[in-house]
Amino acid sequence: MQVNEMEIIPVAHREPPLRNSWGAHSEVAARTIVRLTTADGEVGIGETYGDEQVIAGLESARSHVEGMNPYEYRRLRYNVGDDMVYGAIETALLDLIGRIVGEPVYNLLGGKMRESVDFSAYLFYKYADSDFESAAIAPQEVMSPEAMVEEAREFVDSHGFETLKLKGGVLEPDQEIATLQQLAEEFGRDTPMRIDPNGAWTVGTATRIARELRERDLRIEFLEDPVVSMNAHARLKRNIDYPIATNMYVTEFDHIAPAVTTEAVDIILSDHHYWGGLTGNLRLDHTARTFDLGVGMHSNSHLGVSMAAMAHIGAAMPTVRYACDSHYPWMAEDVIKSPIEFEDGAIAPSDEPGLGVELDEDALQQMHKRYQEEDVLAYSSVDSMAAEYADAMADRTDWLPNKPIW
Ligand SMILES: O=C([O-])C(=O)C[C@H](O)[C@@H](O)C(=O)[O-]
Repeated sequence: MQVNEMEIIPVAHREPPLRNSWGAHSEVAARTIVRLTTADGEVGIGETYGDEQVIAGLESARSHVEGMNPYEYRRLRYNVGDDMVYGAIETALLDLIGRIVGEPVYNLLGGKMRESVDFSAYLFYKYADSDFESAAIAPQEVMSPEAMVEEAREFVDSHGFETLKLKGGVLEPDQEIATLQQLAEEFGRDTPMRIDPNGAWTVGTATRIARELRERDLRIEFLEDPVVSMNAHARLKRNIDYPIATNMYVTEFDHIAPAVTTEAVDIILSDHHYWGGLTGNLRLDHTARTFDLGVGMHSNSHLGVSMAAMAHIGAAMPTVRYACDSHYPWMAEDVIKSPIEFEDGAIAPSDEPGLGVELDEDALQQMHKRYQEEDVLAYSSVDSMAAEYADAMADRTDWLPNKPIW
């Protein structure tokens, strides 16, 4: 058994202008689909980021992949140094092996620890979609607490989410506290919530916010990346009693030792795209348990192949204690034949062999063509941010050049 061909297929997908502390997502963004084919015509697929470096990394891994025995992926891990490149190929290899042996990927990872994986409603402030008609959800502008409550209502009613994640670092911190307050009033004070300003607050601001949230008695599960570095999180943790989660400062195994010794974080947000694939995530889960750290799951804009992989690994990791993140509800188009549905805010991994999803060849080719024809950003643009804050930045010398620090 050997892999004969590795196809690297960059695709451009449309997405809404979601806001974060750097700017707004560009309305066309890139992902990469990896398709492996064996001499017998068996196929395995994976999905990853669409950055040029990832594509170049995949290209340079080609000589290790074409001709390899798909079962020997551990050796590949050492031949391909980059975790993100390896992760995409490993996902495709596990899909391939699953199809060959007739087992779902979760069984190749040691079996399910849970029948389905809970996801949170991933709420973004956003600009109005220019493609209002075909938007998947909430096409209108959402730049106030009231508008956010409407967006959250649409999310919860259409997908059944029970946990709310608010992407913060966009409005003034007091406005974001007001948003959490209004969400709690709308959905009940017991609704688990998190806020993630992607490091846009100072330790002082984050301390004040944490105290205020406590006084308001909101059910905040954790603060996610509230401040700007590992050390800043360690300082913040001396002031507050909320757990801190991160997907920004602990993103590889080498970061775990400093995170533990400085006591900077409580929860690592895993991601099979950059923690060395699905098996890398199992290693992360084990390591986190060793240090009594919690595990959740981070997301970035992604399509259905990644959604399927997230459901398999989310079901197989013993330690996942928190509802996982996914941008999938925001995506108005996909490369797979039958888009995956959330049921009561959760996704059960497919019991079909492999990941259990099939590429829609027409959609794939159309999105690939768009990638070739349009000037596609890998993921998000900071332009709108710089313009929006230009005046304020002139007065605030403590702001980063393209990002506010409140
Ligand atoms: O928590 C997260 O999902 C992230 O920090 C990564 C994403 O890139 C998020 O910031 C986004 O999509 O704007």
